[in-house]
Amino acid sequence: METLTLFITGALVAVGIYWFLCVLGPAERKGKRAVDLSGGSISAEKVQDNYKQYWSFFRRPKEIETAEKVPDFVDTFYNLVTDIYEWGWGQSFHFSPSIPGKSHRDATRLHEEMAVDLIQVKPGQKILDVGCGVGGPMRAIASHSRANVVGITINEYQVNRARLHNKKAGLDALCEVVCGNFLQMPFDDNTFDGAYSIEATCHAPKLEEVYAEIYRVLKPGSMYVSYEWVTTEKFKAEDDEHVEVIQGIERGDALPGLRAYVDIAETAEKVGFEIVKEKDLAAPPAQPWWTRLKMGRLAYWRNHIVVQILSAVGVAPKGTVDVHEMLFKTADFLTRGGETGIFSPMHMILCRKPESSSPPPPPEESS
Ligand SMILES: C=C(CC[C@@H](C)[C@H]1CC[C@H]2C3=CC[C@H]4[C@H](C)[C@@H](O)CC[C@]4(C)[C@H]3CC[C@]12C)C(C)C
Ligand SMILES: C[S@@+](CC[C@H](N)C(=O)[O-])C[C@H]1O[C@@H](n2cnc3c(N)ncnc32)[C@H](O)[C@@H]1O
Repeated sequence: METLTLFITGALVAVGIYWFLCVLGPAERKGKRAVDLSGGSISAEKVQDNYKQYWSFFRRPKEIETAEKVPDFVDTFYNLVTDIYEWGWGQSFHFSPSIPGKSHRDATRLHEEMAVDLIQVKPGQKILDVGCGVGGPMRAIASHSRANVVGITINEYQVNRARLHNKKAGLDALCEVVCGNFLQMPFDDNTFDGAYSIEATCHAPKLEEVYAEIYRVLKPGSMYVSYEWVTTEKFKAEDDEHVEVIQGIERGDALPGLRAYVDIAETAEKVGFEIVKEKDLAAPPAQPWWTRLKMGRLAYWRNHIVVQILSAVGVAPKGTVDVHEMLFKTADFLTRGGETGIFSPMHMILCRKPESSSPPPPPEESS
């Protein structure tokens, strides 16, 4: 009898541990499991060191002197966070306004479909996803528009994840993924019938450089839409709390300094675009985009325990705990940014490359 009790208890504990580690948590059904958390392309024993280097590089984001090193550190950042993002958020690495009565998944998809509707592309045309992550938006956009989507990301681990997801979704004929720097893209001039970027160009040290590259690869007459991370008109540089929140967002999200909302259209015009529309999609009557972050707090604690256990038993790389802690704190800064209204992750700008376009002026030394 005692042996039977012991056996049943053991079996229940094993099932409980399996459920805690493998079933609970993935943001998407059949999503990333906790036991598969890795450091992306970084080998397990180097994750902690890479995290320390990253954290020290982004100590004072606005004052980064070696801007040319930013893409490498952004690449490191995505090696460190990609699995955690997929596990705890899903395959779309961005925010969207909440929609009453709709799931996060549906709200995310609608926000993505709006981008491709805005650039008015036709089935079969070729469009560019600038900073495509693991391709959540790309797949939604390809299914919705039947356009051919080419995504570019600096992170090779994301390229492999995106290609795998595209194949699994049966969308690999419509979706292609390229590893490269969006500041120097491996595409000819006038290649694409449209382009979009979702919460990605904020990683560029100079917005002018990435906008000029997008302008170059677009065909004349075609459109580009971007959802930009910005500080809003409510941000006051002399308010210490505002500065603390914005610096927290920058450091925990690999941003070489957030831009003010007024800089976006000005930069797009400077590289030659005509501005068709500009709107902060986070502004009322839109519902808060940060409620999903707030609601997740209990899950973050549970995730933190899972990460600590997996790291202690050697399943997850050692530095995963530090990375998870950084994200935990970043979620709080983002929520405060949303609640105070000083920050928006979805300042939308819709632009057109003129039909008869003279080449844009060469980028200036500073921007
Ligand atoms: C556009 C960018 C990324 C935006 C968001 C997708 C991510 C920003 C902060 C991330 C997260 C914070 C807390 C994590 C939590 C502690 C963990 O348990 C599960 C994952 C998180 C929820 C994670 C998910 C992605 C974010 C919301 C930037 C980088 C330009
Ligand atoms: C927050 S993620 C958003 C991904 C995707 N747009 C989405 O919404 O799921 C930012 C993306 O920009 C990419 N990125 C950042 N800097 C880049 C650069 N210099 N060149 C190419 N991609 C870059 C990252 O690798 C990542 O894929």
